[in-house]
Amino acid sequence: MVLKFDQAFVQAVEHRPKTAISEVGGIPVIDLAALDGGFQPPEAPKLLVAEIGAAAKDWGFFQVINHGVPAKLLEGIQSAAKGFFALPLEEKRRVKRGEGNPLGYYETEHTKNVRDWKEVFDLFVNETAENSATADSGEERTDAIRNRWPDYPPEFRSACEEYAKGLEKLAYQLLELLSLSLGLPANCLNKFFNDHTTRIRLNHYPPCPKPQLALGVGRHKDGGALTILAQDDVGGLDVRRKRDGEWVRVKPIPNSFIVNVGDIVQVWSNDEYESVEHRVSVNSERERFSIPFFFNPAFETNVRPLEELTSDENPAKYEEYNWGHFFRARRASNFKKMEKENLQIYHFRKAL
Ligand SMILES: O=C(O)CCC(=O)C(=O)O
Ligand SMILES: [Fe+2]
Repeated sequence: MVLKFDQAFVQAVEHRPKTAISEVGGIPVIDLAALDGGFQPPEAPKLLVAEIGAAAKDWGFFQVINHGVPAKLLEGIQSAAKGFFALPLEEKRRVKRGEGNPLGYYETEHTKNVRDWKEVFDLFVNETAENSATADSGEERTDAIRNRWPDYPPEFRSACEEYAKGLEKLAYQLLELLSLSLGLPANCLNKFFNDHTTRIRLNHYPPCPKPQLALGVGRHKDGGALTILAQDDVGGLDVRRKRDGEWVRVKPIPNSFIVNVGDIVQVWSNDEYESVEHRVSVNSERERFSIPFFFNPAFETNVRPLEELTSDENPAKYEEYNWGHFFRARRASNFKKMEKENLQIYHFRKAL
């Protein structure tokens, strides 16, 4: 067994999951069939745009069905993830994340200083994005950031790369729909993503002997622009419902993706859309797999409320910050236990 339960996994009493978490009254389900695999910007279905806008505003989360990503891409990466995590620990550690290269296998991540009951594998969709940005900035690096590919399962790399291509297409469609829902031209945000720093994570949550004390991932908000998550049929993702602050479980729907807006969209939209807290509950019987695709802008992107969305009546609520620096600071803080809280967007909130 990779994980052995000890004190490091124990959540403070107020953050432990309740035994029964409701799936009722959960996040909206949005049918993307009307897109038919793509759309010409002026013709984007108005109803769909309105639905997405309402979900982003009221929930920060929604589920999409009929999204056009072929089922075989998802099956391919799911089976690659299963095969990889089933390897002996020594094998997985051959592709272990290190201080210099944050990609690869990792089983000791902490969220808010409590260890998560999970093991992960991280890869970059565009491997060169961070390296070239760093080279341009003249910053010193000892180690290049590279995807680490395990030898087994043999199809692991191709399954991840094909999945990445399929998801990239969906990510741009969602980004364009979100722009439209904010009253902006469809491609208004695309320019930030030319050298995008998108990361795919494979999550494995083994059965946990004390699911009432620990979490698979502690409560957190995603720091990037958009997250598109595939989960299996086990369930465990809990979302904080904005309306009343209650935790609600996201019901697994076969062949769907869960989408949430991250901190960057919150800042771009000047709080019109909110990046919402979520966490993962675990259980003692079944292992769970999930695959988030963190769609993130280019390393050098300076993030601030979009000019088109601010005015004298609605002034910018955030100072500008650099995504690359934010991303690095966050990464360093989940690498080990820290005394201090990690970097959050509210640190850039203006006193208005
Ligand atoms: O496994 C999940 O359902 C969610 C994981 C998550 O929130 C994350 O990795 O940021
Ligand atoms: Fe998350």
